[in-house]
Amino acid sequence: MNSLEAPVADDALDVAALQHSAALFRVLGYWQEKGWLRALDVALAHFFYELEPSSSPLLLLASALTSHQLGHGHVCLDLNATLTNADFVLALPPEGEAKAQSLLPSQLLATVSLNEWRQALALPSLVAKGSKLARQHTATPLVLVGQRLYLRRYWRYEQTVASHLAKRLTLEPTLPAQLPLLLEQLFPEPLWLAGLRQTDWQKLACALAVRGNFCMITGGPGTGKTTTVVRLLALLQQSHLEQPLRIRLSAPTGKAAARLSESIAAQVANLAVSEAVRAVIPSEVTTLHRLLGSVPNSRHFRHHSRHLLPLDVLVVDEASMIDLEMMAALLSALPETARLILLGDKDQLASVEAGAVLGDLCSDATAGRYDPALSTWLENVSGESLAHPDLEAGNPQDNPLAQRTLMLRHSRRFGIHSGIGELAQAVNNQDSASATALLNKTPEDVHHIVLKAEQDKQLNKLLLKGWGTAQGYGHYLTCLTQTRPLLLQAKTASEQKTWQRWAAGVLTAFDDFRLLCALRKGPWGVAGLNERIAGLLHKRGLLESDQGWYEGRPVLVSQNDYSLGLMNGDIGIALRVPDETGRVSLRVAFAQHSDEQAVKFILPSRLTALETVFAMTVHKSQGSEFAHTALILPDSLNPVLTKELLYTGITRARKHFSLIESRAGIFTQALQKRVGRRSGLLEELTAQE
Ligand SMILES: Nc1ncnc2c1ncn2[C@@H]1O[C@H](COP(=O)(O)OP(=O)(O)OP(=O)(O)O)[C@@H](O)[C@H]1O
Repeated sequence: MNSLEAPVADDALDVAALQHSAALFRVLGYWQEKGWLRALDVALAHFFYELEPSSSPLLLLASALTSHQLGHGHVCLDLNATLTNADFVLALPPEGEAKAQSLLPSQLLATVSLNEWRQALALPSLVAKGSKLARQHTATPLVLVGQRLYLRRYWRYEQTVASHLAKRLTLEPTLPAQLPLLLEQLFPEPLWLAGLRQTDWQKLACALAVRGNFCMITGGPGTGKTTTVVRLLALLQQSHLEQPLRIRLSAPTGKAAARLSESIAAQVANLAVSEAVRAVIPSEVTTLHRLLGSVPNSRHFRHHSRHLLPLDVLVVDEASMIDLEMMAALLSALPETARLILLGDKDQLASVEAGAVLGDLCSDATAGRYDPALSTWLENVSGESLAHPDLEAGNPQDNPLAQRTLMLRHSRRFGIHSGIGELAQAVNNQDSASATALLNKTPEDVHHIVLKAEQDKQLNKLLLKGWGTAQGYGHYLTCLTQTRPLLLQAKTASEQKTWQRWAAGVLTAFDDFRLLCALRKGPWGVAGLNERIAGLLHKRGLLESDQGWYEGRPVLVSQNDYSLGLMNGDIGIALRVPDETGRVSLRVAFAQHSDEQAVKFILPSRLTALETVFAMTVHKSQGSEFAHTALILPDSLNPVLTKELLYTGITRARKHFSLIESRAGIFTQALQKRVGRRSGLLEELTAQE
């Protein structure tokens, strides 16, 4: 009798689940019914059971949980961490669910030891133990490395990233002649801030970046990542004017690509170099998917290890949004000799997909951990001092990536008196005393409200009108009506241009304010707040309806659509526009990434995957900025509420930030929590050496 047929007591939702597979599947089924596990997670355990009926319930449980963890961004299941604090590590019960009625993972695993779990995984047909065996026996669907259990595909991605990076760390390109002189030309003035001579980290970053064909430049908003990379590209091209380097610029999303493109073009125009150098610095930025050449309806790309990208230098901005699978694809498609420069803010939330690659790779960035010989070289070549209280000495054996990482430490966007800058820093340091003191001081650019009830009028007021010069959603709708062209048709090119300019203006005005939330569900999640905002604007006569399609409805594209030229994350607004014959209909206006003024109009019926986007999650807002950003926090703690989420939300604000607490104290509670993404990338990287 196999264990699926074993007798099971009716109340089998208990620890007996680890004795019989049938009982375990009842627990998994129950968790799936409650929305704790995805159908996919449970199906995987069933699949393994079919493949190998002798699989122990602990193995089947581990496989379902590994898949569940992937859905939460973890590359692997960390057995030890799961045994220590199962409900926290697995984020169960999930978002918004108060008290659990059913068996918790922690209760199920209460009596299991690490040794027992590892032994249960000793089934060579399903699990390869250790990377070496996994490379020899390529048929096992699971790989156990130490206490980390992987689905083979993700183990392979991690191996790919680790081995490519390890190789890159050993290659040292020849340095340009006269490096100190070139640096001097690009950074002619010593850096003075607030009356003090400060270390110019940008100059140091340029010096560090030319030393190898892999480098990471991390820094908060406005610390000069783009400025630095433009100067670095100028420096590299200056020594290759005979045969200019083939440089490509890229970013994970269309929005981030458009922002970088704009910012690079402005920086290149102001660069103090010859016209010849300026001419060979591109400003066109493509998304990573486009760069690699997505093959529709597949995970594959046209460029890969046997069809490498034709380039010498690749710059990738907003690298914190790159997940492990994309990083593996990117590194595989990159010629070994090409330089890879990653720019990003290591403190931001990682991508929704599995892996927190930049965060993992930049784990030494704050402390520097440079080899003393490298520190001396950097100081000599740049004339800048590396004396800083946060910096500690390191060495290439223990801190290989640190030798290729530089953190920019002065924000130009948020000056020393910026409340937004100070709040972001306090949150990043998990310093709740400073954050609270700052909120109590009510700085000019930060607004803080604590709601008294769900229907608190303060919130409606903020959503409609903003505060001071900070806008609310009334602003773009006013712009929509007040600037609408008086034309009745769009026949001639010039008439079409007029409608496009109007739509571009409305889209820009919409970016002046955005409400960000932590959650998707519940009254404080995206769905509930979108309904509330649409209802509010409709009631005030600013929208003609709050249901279905109506003029002014902002929408977020949630899937790439190559036929329409739309990318996941693109935002459009439904507008009433005439066609060539003068017939007026609702069309959704999207900004063309290539041109600020150009807008494309798409019929709503052609759009398939989309959602209304007055409010959006902090995750989806990555790579975007809004003049006024408001962040609303739910009334109870939940695993997504972390300091990384707060930091990412706050740093989306360009000029004004509003913090809305639906319960007093939730902000400081969230600030104490951190994202802990499970991966073995750093361990694998050191193991490669
Ligand atoms: N060395 C510098 N000298 C003068 N201005 C600078 C310098 N570095 C940065 N800035 C200015 O500070 C602002 C922010 O710089 P930049 O866009 O390079 O930062 P970033 O880190 O790429 O920003 P973001 O976080 O928005 O991507 C820009 O207006 C830029 O011109």
